[in-house]
Amino acid sequence: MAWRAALRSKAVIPALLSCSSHGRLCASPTFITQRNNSTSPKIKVDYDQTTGVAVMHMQSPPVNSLSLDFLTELCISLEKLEMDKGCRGLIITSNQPKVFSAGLDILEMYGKSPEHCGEFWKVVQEMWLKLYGSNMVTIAAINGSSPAGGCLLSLTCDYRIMADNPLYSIGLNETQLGIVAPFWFKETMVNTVGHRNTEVALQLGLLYKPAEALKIGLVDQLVPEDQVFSVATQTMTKWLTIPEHARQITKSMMRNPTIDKLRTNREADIQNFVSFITKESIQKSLRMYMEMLKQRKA
Ligand SMILES: CCCCCCCCC/C=C/C(=O)SCCNC(=O)CCNC(=O)[C@H](O)C(C)(C)COP(=O)(O)OP(=O)(O)OC[C@H]1O[C@@H](n2cnc3c(N)ncnc32)[C@H](O)[C@@H]1OP(=O)(O)O
Repeated sequence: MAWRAALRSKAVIPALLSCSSHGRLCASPTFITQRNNSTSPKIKVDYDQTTGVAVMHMQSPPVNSLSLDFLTELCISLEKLEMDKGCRGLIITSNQPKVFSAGLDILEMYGKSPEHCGEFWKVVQEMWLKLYGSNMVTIAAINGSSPAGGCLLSLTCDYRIMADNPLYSIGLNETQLGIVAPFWFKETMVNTVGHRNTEVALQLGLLYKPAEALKIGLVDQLVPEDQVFSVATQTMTKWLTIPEHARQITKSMMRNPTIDKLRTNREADIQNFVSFITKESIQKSLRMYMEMLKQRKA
């Protein structure tokens, strides 16, 4: 709860950012493990000051679903890293077996009040705005399945490396839940794989096996599972050789038109989400989907 309050209150963020757990403020060690607090270790950030590369490990069992608390923690971690001029690269990966992220936490959207849904959506937007617009080089080390919001999370990164394991899948499967990927999910996908691939993928709610995902450009590289992280690190080293300012301006030029659309329509987008998700028919679809997940398990 404290994290939610912290994120809502802009006045609190600078105070959090100056806390001594942040790598930049620690004088001697070059390798720092940053936890946001002892009660909510959903994200662990290892920041190596010598390389300027941070690794964000998602560690929220069982499937790294993107809950309000998880996303709030993620946003605060990102804010801290972004403020640190020495931190130039970020690798995002999962500590959970077989899953990168199961996407938005369905329980945050089912049976909840409009106020809760609005609060949740605001932090989903915030995560996307921060990551898609990040000045850092961002690499997704996708070491498991990554449906819906998990796919979006990886799409916000500059480069995606996925484990070559046919048991895993990735994609924006929202329509399979009876819900609709909002325009900024859609545009992030279009910006990555093009209009036609997105049109088919989103209407059918396709989840792609790694080889198919590589074929349409949804991921950039497949590697054996045990090499995902080492290849991500090597790739980061290459990206960091490019002159910083030129790369950042280029990134902004590519992404700002999409970012600006959400920035200027944030409130309307929240209202749109709340009125959509609280509809009885949509709630019914979510319930049926959750039941399906449980039956599949049984
Ligand atoms: C107009 C426009 C307006 C706006 C319109 C609205 C826009 C909304 C956009 C929505 C974006 C989303 O991301 S919606 C979320 C979409 N996500 C998904 O479809 C993923 C569903 N999950 C899976 O496929 C699988 O769980 C998978 C991730 C592959 C892992 O499989 P496993 O076999 O390892 O694990 P499971 O046994 O299935 O799951 C373990 C437990 O986690 C739960 N679980 C799994 N995914 C979960 C999730 N996303 N949220 C909550 N709980 C989840 C399961 O129910 C189980 O609970 P127990 O049985 O209790 O243990």
